[in-house]
Amino acid sequence: MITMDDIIREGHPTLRAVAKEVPIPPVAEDVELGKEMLQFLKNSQDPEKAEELHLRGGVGLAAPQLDISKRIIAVHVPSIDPEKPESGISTVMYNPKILSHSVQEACLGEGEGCLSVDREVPGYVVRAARITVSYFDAEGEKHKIRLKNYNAIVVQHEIDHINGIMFYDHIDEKNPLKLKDGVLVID
Ligand SMILES: Cc1nc(NNC(=O)[C@H](CC2CCCC2)CN(O)CO)c(F)c(N2CCN3CCOC[C@@H]3C2)n1
Ligand code: NI
Repeated sequence: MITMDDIIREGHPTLRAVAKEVPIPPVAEDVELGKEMLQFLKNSQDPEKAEELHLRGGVGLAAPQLDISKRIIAVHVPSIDPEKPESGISTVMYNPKILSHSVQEACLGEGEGCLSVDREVPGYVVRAARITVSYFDAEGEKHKIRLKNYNAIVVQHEIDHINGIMFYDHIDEKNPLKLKDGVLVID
């Protein structure tokens, strides 16, 4: 079972490496890893389990954060609107790839954090508001999905990790809270 002890922290070189593609269909080891990554996220969002296992809350996780330099990410974003259960996303993506993205940009109003970063880094992380992502699932099936707003932000944060990019790389140091016109602020 994955716990915080398995998550490497900033300064560890694996967080800055470009991760390798995995064979498709994913081998048993990579399927198991994906399941454990998704379970970690679910545990981290369960008050009892998070408390018991001392987990920080997470909606996404990338294999490099476990010192595994493979292009595997997991996302577990609960739907904010109970009427629209499909508005959440819960899946493991193998070799995810952003095929296209909107010109329109967006950011989380509260900025971003990272389970591999043990400090607050204030500032807006401006990303594409909508993305089209292709990925393979645990069975090796290819998917092509369009994501927007919160789901799009989370997946971009995770895909950044498999490319060695940290969220604060996107923050304007001179003026972290500067917002260009037209950037959608997501709360
Ligand atoms: C936005 C948010 N970021 C949380 N943490 N950071 C993370 O997930 C990092 C990845 C996210 C940082 C910004 C975009 C992606 C982890 N990362 O570093 C992976 O690369 C949260 F925990 C969280 N939520 C809201 C939903 N809530 C449902 C109930 O349970 C608690 C949960 C808390 N929202
Ligand atoms: Ni992160």
